[in-house]
Amino acid sequence: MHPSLPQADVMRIVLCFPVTDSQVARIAETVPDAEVVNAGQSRIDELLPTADIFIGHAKVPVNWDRVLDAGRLRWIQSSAAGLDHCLVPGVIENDSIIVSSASGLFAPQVAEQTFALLFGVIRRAPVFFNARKVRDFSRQPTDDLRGKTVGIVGLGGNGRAIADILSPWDVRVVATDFYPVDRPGAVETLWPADRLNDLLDISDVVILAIPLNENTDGMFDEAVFNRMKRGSYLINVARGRVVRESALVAALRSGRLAGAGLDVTEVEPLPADSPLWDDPKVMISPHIGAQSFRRVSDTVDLACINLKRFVAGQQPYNVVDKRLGFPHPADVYRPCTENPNG
Ligand SMILES: NC(=O)c1ccc[n+]([C@@H]2O[C@H](COP(=O)([O-])OP(=O)(O)OC[C@H]3O[C@@H](n4cnc5c(N)ncnc54)[C@H](O)[C@@H]3O)[C@@H](O)[C@H]2O)c1
Ligand SMILES: O=C(O)[C@H](O)CO
Repeated sequence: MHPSLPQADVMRIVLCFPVTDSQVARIAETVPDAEVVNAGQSRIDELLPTADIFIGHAKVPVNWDRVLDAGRLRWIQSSAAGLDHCLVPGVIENDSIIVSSASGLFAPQVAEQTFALLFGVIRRAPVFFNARKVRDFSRQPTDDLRGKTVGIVGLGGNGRAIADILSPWDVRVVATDFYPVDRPGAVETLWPADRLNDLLDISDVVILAIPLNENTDGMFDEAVFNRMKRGSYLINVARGRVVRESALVAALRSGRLAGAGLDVTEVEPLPADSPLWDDPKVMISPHIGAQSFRRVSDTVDLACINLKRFVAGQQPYNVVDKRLGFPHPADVYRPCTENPNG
């Protein structure tokens, strides 16, 4: 038995996201009979095998074999929407472990970041901001968002928030989704995932808001870029590996793409020698789509709501199909329908 393992009848919740002491206390009050340990990144590898419930996102390597051998873990509540950090084969195959995501929890922030990148590349911010350094005041024409067709690939929490924020801008919005149900008013056409080509054929801007999984890894490759409209734009706020970066660089060089806004890259941080850094058609942010001063408290709200459900024998919100890595729309947490303090 692992030396830190407590009495088997005490439920142990191990946290690994940047919570304050008062937020830890709030989680502990939600489940008074449980023991709550804030491992942080420095102790997560050591303490994860002792957890019944893990809440967070380990950014350091975790020995998942040791966690699975300990046989204790029952539930992972990810503090990220993307589950590539914890959906390792052993977790996927283990029927005793459920995994729930933070799907959509950061959607308002991701939508705002999408907008920053979208307007940045369309209005040529990299060129003009660089002009500041070289004291160049020359005026050059820019592109316009107005009148364009925007295709959103993945209409989950983030995709929907992006569609909403786009709606006043005189654009036509189309989308694909794995579950093409419940089309929001801001979206003119919602196709199933296998109709991606229909979206590519008409979109002046393509926005990626899909999870990284075995179906989407490298999905935007040379063939897909060649299918996109000449002079279109790509915005990626999903995961870097959804895009083959060498194909993206080629598409920018050939003029197939007029620009790209990237919050995520194949390797993070983006290596210093990447040609993307110096391309004036590209705007890069360091994976901060979900970052805001509200992120941790919103995550604690979801964790507390889900802990109550779990101890009451109900399924937590956002439980995913572990092979797909995202929840069914019917299982998604909608903050407006739950009182976080209730
Ligand atoms: N840039 C950031 O900081 C940031 C923040 C949050 C999430 N993300 C990434 O964005 C992804 C989406 O986040 P979310 O909160 O909207 O998650 P979500 O689970 O609410 O939505 C994902 C949607 O993608 C759809 N989908 C899956 N495969 C698809 C495919 N092949 N084609 C079309 N649609 C497909 C699903 O049906 C689902 O509706 C996450 O998995 C994560 O990797 C990035
Ligand atoms: O998936 C997410 O929630 C963001 O990318 C932050 O990890």
